Amino acid sequence: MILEAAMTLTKHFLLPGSLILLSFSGLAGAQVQAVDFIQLFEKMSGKQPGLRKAHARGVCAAGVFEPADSGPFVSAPLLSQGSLPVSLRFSVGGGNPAADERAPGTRGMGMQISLADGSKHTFTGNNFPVFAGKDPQTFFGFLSTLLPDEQGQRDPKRMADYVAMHPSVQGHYAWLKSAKTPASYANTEFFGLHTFFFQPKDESQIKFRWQLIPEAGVKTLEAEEAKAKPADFLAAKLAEQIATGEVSYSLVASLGEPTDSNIDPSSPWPADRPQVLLGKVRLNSAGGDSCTAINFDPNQLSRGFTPSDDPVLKMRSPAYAISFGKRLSGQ
Ligand code: HEM
Repeated sequence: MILEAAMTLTKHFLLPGSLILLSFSGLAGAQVQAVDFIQLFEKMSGKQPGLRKAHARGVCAAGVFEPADSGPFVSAPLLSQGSLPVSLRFSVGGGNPAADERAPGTRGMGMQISLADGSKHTFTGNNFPVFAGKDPQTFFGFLSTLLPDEQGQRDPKRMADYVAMHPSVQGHYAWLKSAKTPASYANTEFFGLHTFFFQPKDESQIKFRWQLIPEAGVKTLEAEEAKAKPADFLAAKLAEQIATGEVSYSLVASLGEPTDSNIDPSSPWPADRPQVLLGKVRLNSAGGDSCTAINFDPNQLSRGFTPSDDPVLKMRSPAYAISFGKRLSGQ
């Protein structure tokens, strides 16, 4: 099946007479494209007309961003216009709209802050601190190991073998093996993973990676506790926490050194990098469909901010655009 997927995908790139060596990544020698990811997601989870091709299960939320009033980012329009409205979507990784929320694994958060001039700043992160691969190719190969074989069987050894051969997936794989079920979106930490830049007025550029840290602390469930929950407990839990108490997060930037990678989201920065508070995010509602027509493209940034040349970050815009177009047109 993987070979078949690889053959299908290489058809896009194979010129007559050229030699392309297939490897376990399925695409060695050819650059993986955004459309290949969409096809892979649809292969993994089936076509899900009208839904996100990744992170299909999720819940909308809304709130307010209260910027911090000091620090090196303070001249940014994002931080100098007072409280701003925020639209969010929390999600479970993967393209299955009925994903079991009792299972450990990826949880996501898309957050779009609307500035007074109509511009938007989008933060879209996951609950793991290190990405599965240094570039789109490596990530694609990793995901491909999850496809069933010709007999419809999934073989966990395939993933383990791939990981052994691809060091840049090893940090993520270690996280995956030890991850527990998140107790609530209000108790989950989200990591931006990519490097971004901010240019303050008359000063040198700041290089940073962001994190959204829950004020109520990170909480996970033991397997027995998770088993006792309904398969779709996360939306109700979030709404309950918003109704009965405050749900808020700190949006924090870690400041990078020149030696910290600009382009590799699988390469974590040292834990002791200084952290600066950008602001607090307070939620005031959850549920409904206010986030359905939002594309949480992480490259949509407000004035003063720029994305890095991280090839994974670059791949996200076209992939999200294809998924967005498809789902809004009922495909
Ligand atoms: C090559 C790498 C990646 C590809 C191809 C990819 C692809 C996608 C696609 C197609 C969607 C659905 C978009 C939509 O329909 O609006 C999506 C959603 C999402 N992705 Fe990624 N992604 C990648 C990397 C990442 C990374 C590094 C993160 C975390 C830092 C991430 C976090 C999310 C989240 C949280 C959502 C859900 C957003 C929402 O609720 O609308 N993705 N991704």
